[in-house]
Amino acid sequence: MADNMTIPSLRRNSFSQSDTAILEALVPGYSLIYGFFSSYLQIDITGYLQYVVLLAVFGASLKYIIRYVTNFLERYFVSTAEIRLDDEIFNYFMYWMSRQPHMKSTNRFVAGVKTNGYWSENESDDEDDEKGMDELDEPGCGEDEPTFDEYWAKLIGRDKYRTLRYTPAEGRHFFWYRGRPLRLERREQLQSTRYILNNETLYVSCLGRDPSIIKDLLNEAQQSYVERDGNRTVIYRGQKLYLGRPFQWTRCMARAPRPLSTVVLDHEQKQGFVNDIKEYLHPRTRRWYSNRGIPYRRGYLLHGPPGTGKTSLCFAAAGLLGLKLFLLNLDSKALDEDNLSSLFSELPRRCIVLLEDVDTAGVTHSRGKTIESSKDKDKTDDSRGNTTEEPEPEPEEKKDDSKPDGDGVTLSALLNVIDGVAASEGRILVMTTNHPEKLDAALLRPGRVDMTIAFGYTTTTDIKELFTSIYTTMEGDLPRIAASKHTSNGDANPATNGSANHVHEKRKAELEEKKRQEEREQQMRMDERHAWISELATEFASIVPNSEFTAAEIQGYLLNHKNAPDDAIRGTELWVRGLREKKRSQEKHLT
Ligand SMILES: Nc1ncnc2c1ncn2[C@@H]1O[C@H](COP(=O)(O)OP(=O)(O)OP(=O)(O)O)[C@@H](O)[C@H]1O
Repeated sequence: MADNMTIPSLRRNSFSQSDTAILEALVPGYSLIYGFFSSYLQIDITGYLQYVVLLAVFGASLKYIIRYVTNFLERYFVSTAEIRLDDEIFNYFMYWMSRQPHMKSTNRFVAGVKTNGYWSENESDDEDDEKGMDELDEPGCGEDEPTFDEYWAKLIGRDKYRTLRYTPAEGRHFFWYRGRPLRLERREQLQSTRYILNNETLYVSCLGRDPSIIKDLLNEAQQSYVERDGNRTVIYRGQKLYLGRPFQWTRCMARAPRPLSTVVLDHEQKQGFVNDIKEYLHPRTRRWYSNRGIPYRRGYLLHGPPGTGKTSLCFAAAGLLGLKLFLLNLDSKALDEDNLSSLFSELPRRCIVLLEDVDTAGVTHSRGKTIESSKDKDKTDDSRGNTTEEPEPEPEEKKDDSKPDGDGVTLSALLNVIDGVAASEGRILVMTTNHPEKLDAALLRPGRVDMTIAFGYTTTTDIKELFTSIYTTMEGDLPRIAASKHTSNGDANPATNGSANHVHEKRKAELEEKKRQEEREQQMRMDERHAWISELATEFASIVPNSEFTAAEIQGYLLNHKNAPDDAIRGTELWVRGLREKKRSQEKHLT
């Protein structure tokens, strides 16, 4: 009997031991748990083992099941837009988001004085702050008007407190847009290098397979961002923001357009340049090019001494035609052929690309003819009214494709992006240089440079024009408060009964008459001033020597007498002597 009793218990024991050993290997600490339950609670947990295992398997797979179901739902029942940091739409969206009322109540947000990160590194939301300047009364001489010191104290006080902007923090956020719930996820991308900062992606999602609500939102965001620019000229610069990143077009600012009339240049040259661009942009021209299989590109070379208006003309043309301006300095050692071609491939269809001072980059020829004699150079500098449809061709064999010392852009790389097989079409390329004679003939050949404009020292006519454009009263120069103040005072006390209403109407009519009178007087003063400035301009132009100074030099002098043109005339002779002296000593220093 004892034997009968011992054998099964031994069997069970030996079974339990091997069972426990296996379970111990699978679940560390199993024997302890088993011991605890059997000794203290008299429970043999091996009977429940299958349930425990099932529960564990279910727990482990639950994560995957949830992920699978979520992925399935996201895939078939949710629409998502991905917005990457290196695209301008990132800024559109963030700008829009920061102005939404729900951003005031969110509890997880990024606070900053600007909403734009990567794309507008140099541009803050100051434009909005600038708008607020209109609310400050300008300093003036009237009794009600603040003095400059009072105005300045207010302005500086206000500038200390920049408007804080809030954008959603990393993670998920839910918000309503046009009655629909949307989800925004801001996700930071993990990077292996610490130099790549601030790399993130946004995901905007909506329920349903139709993403039109997201597209509407993004369109609205773009519209509000673009409207902020108004008619200003938006300038982008090709640069490398972080180590390890390729060159990118970075929006750096939006500036008020420069009127073409403020660029002093021979009228025909100026108009010829603008008309040529207009003709090129005409849809008929595009068709004409494509019908004949000619690559649709146009290039301009603006050359002349520093400070003669090359950049200004380009900027004015961009403003006039509402084109974006893309600036690139070829002199950067970090810029190589790949970067250059990827920059050109990212250009929008209609824009102006400005390559400034092309002669300073490694694209000048190092073989063939040496630099022309100084006689030739002088001829180039002085050649005004020398707009040509095609530059003088030089022999092609002068072309030198060799890489310059060190890194940087080679001539062949530049030629490839300008009109290689893969070169972008539709853009306007403007190159500026102080030394056209240093440029390789291959760079100047028609197709790459289709029009050349020579800028030179100011002629007597230019000097007169420059003087007039600086001192002529323009619309924005006039004090803007006088009339509006009177009107707003009149409106401030609306009448409450019939007779008071009549008095109010009478007062309003008087104020309007007064305003018209003021405007007439202002116009008369302006006409008188125009005539006076015109006389002074003739006098100034008779003192300043013809074709000796640049427009920048003359502008620099006149700006010192911004509010006193007669003072400028009195000091002109002395200034001319001083500048001549300075130039002579600089020349001596160079030789
Ligand atoms: N022809 C001009 N008409 C009006 N302003 C001019 C002219 N030339 C120069 N200026 C003034 O001089 C300054 C410099 O002009 P700008 O940058 O256009 O010269 P640039 O020829 O491009 O010089 P650089 O060769 O050094 O780049 C600007 O403030 C501009 O207003």
